[in-house]
Amino acid sequence: MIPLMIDFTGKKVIIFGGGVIGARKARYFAYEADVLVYSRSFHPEFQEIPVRTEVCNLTGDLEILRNMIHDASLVIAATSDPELNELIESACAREHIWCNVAAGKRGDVVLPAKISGNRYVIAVSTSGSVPAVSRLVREEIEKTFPDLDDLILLGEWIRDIYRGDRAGTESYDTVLYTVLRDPETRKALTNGMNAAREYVQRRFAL
Ligand SMILES: C[C@@]1(CC(=O)O)C2=NC(=C\c3[nH]c(c(CCC(=O)O)c3CC(=O)O)Cc3[nH]c(c(CC(=O)O)c3CCC(=O)O)/C=C3\N/C(=C\2)[C@@H](CCC(=O)O)[C@]3(C)CC(=O)O)/[C@H]1CCC(=O)O
Ligand SMILES: NC(=O)c1ccc[n+]([C@@H]2O[C@H](COP(=O)([O-])OP(=O)(O)OC[C@H]3O[C@@H](n4cnc5c(N)ncnc54)[C@H](O)[C@@H]3O)[C@@H](O)[C@H]2O)c1
Repeated sequence: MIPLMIDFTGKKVIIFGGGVIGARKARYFAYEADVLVYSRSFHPEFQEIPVRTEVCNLTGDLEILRNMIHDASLVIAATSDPELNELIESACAREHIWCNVAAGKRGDVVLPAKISGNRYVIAVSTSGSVPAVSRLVREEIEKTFPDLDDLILLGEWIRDIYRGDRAGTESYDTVLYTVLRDPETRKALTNGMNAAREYVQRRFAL
């Protein structure tokens, strides 16, 4: 499997199944994509998730399914019926639409454990094998990098200095990589961005 970061703005995601899993998947996409959920019942959590919901009883008719999904960029089969999920997956294959299957034969998309900030997104997957391991790795990354947004901001600041005419004696690459790997930078960041900038300026005479 190959990871991709996709901009879902303006793209349609169709979810079949309104249970706990359907709700988790709906929340994953709700704040970027246009999400529509079909199900005969909906978990109470859906009241707090900004997605469209439509009550329907899916019969497993392939032609009806193909009509329902034709304008979607991604489909998620999250009903409690593995056979129905597999039919949804077949309809997607015929329409050339990416499909994630919550239970049943694996589709061609897996949702990763995700960490994101204003300036980054990190995704972890075991290619569907042991999601609990993905969660463990996510939690470890969160502990190791509580300051990623600030580190990125600091990197942007160093780049801007080198784009202007106020550069120190060391090269841009040397300064950037030394600063990012320096534990003192991270310590200074705990006292705020200004403290970190002062530390970098002092160390590299910028
Ligand atoms: C990452 C995360 C994202 C999300 O969904 O939000 C996610 N599962 C998470 C947690 C989690 N899920 C489960 C447990 C209980 C422990 C366990 O059983 O392992 C835990 C751990 C926990 O909750 O602590 C149960 C489980 N999950 C799947 C199955 C079916 C199977 O394995 O066949 C079963 C067994 C059901 C059963 O038989 O009862 C399947 C999938 N779960 C995936 C994603 C995809 C593969 C991801 C990968 O490649 O690693 C995939 C294939 C579906 C997909 O593509 O969406 C999210 C972590 C969020 C976080 O960061 O905390
Ligand atoms: N992918 C994962 O991360 C993961 C984790 C745990 C479990 N699962 C599996 O995912 C599946 C869904 O789990 P859940 O907890 O959300 O189940 P659930 O029973 O809470 O929800 C299933 C939903 O599908 C709907 N549904 C079922 N058949 C339908 C039909 N014919 N027409 C319309 N709607 C229909 C139900 O109304 C319900 O809203 C289960 O098979 C479960 O084992 C997946």
